[in-house]
Amino acid sequence: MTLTETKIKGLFVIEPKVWRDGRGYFYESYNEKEFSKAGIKANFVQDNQSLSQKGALRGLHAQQDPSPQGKLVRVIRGRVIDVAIDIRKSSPTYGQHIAVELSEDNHKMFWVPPGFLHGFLTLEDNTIFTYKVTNPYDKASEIGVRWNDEDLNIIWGIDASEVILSEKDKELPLFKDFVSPF
Ligand SMILES: Cc1cn([C@H]2C[C@H](O)[C@@H](COP(=O)(O)OP(=O)(O)O[C@H]3O[C@H](C)C(=O)[C@H](O)[C@H]3O)O2)c(=O)[nH]c1=O
Repeated sequence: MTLTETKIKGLFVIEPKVWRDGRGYFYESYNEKEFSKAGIKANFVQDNQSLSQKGALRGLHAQQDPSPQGKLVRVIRGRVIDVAIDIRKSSPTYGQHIAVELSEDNHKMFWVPPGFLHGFLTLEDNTIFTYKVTNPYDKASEIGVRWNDEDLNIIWGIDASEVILSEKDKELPLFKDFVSPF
C-alpha cells in the first residue's frame, strides 16, 4: 500500500495494492507496519459502517477530549466526496481542507487524525462507508460545523435544496461561531 501525505500535514491518502485474479480481488485495508513506517500511530478500538443514499451528507464532525478520534475511512460500495478540515489552532493550514473521492472502484482510503473535522457527501445510492476509529463513540464529546459554511469554502457540487442531512447536522454551528478544542 502507498501512503501519501497531503499538503495538509497529518492527512494521508492511502492506495492499497489490489491483487486481482479470476475470482475477483484482494487488498489489505489496514497494515500497522506500513502505517508505522509513514509515522502514523493508530490504535483502533472501534469499526463503524453506514449506508447512505445519493445526496446524503454526514458531517462535519469530530470528537474532542477525552475521546478524540483518528479515522481510517473507505468506501466498500458506491462513491463519496470525503472531506477533512484542519481545526488545529496552531496549524498553518487551520481552516483549510482536503477533499478526496473514495469509491468501490478506486479503493482509496483516507487517514484523518484527531484535530480535523470530517464529513462526506454521498454520490451514489446504497453507498456503504466503513471506518476504524482510535477512540470509542462518546456523544458528550461530539463537536461539529455546518456542512456548507461559506468560510470553509468546500465545493461539494450539490445544491443545499438537494442535500439529505440529519436534524443534528442541520443545527451545527457556523465556523465563525466555532471554537476549536485542538
Ligand atoms: C458515530 C456513532 C453513532 N452512533 C449512533 C448515534 C446515533 O443515534 C446514530 C447515528 O449517528 P450519527 O447521525 O452521528 O451518524 P453519522 O452522521 O454517520 O456520524 C458520523 O459522521 C461522520 C462521517 C463522522 O466522521 C463521524 O464518524 C460520525 O460523527 O448512531 C453510535 O452508536 N456509534 C457511533 O460511533
